[in-house]
Amino acid sequence: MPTPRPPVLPRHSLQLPTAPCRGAGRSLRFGWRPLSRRQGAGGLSRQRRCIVGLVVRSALGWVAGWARPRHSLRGHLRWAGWLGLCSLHPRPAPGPMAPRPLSPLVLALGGAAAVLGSVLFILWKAYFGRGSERRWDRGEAWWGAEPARLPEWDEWDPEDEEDEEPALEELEQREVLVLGLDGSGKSTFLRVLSGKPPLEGHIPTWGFNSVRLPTKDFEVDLLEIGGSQNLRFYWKEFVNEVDVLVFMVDSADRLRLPWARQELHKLLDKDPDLPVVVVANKQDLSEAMSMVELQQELGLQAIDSQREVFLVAASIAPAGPGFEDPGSVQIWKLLLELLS
Ligand SMILES: Nc1nc2c(ncn2[C@@H]2O[C@H](COP(=O)(O)OP(=O)(O)OP(=O)(O)O)[C@@H](O)[C@H]2O)c(=O)[nH]1
Ligand SMILES: [Mg+2]
Repeated sequence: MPTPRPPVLPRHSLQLPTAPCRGAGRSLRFGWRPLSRRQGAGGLSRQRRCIVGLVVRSALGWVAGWARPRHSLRGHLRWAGWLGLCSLHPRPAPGPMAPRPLSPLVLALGGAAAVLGSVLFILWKAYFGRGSERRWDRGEAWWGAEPARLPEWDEWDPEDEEDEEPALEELEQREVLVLGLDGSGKSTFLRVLSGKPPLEGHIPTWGFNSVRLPTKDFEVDLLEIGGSQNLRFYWKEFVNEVDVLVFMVDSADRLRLPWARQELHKLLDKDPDLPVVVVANKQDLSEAMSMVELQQELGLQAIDSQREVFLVAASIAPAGPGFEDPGSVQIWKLLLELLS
């Protein structure tokens, strides 16, 4: 009679461990009755008891992480890992049975339990940690949040506190808006007023440019907004916020004078009371228009007589010599008069 051959297991099927693992002999209690009794006479299989033991111990390890005064994610993982591994540690089987290697499923489940616990911990922290007082020691930072740093003893100098200067009396502010087509000389005007030499060539202002000049009684803020077409849209937004408008014109730019006139009148319509100083710049150039011509071309005579309007000839940055007073001093004096 032929001896019966043991059944051939498929390659990926799991083989139940024959060696009891730690805790397998005891019944696990959940609540009020032992699992072994719930499962009938046979109770849980050994492998399942291993897995349940692993999960339960990992969870207990996780909870044990809270016992530390400064519990952190790493501490939780360490405790969960250690206690979980205790479940996996193979025990020598009593009698002739040899210890068997751990099933990959058990290892995979153990890892999954640790990862799941970590994810839950992270979510918990993200949800409850926001806005509320942290439960852990404030000295331990959470994911790169810088802990508050107190000065070292040797960094502290009591004289530092006495050296603080008393706040200067605040001067009143006056606002001057400097507008005009691109290339008319606005930035050059601001540079000359602040004592800097004019730049070589035209460097367009892509946005704003400002200087603050102190006087005896107040401080004057001069704000230039670039004159390129896309920035002219913003000019009107500032007209009502200032004390004086300086409108710079390139006296030699005949072709674009109608554009300058149009923009100037749009601004005048926006604020009927604003004092205006029109600067006819670049008078040093041979093709520069005369003051009479500019007054007509810019339509200045048609402006409401109630408003203060000034037309001043200037050569803020003359190309050649022969301009001792390029006009910037005269404009500044006029501004101070209007602002006083
Ligand atoms: N000949 C001459 N050139 C001047 C005078 N004033 C300014 N310029 C030149 O005009 C050019 C343009 O000057 P900017 O001050 O940059 O012009 P802007 O009005 O600020 O121009 P945006 O910032 O583009 O609106 C520069 O090359 C200046 O050197 C002047 O009185 N005479
Ligand atoms: Mg400019």
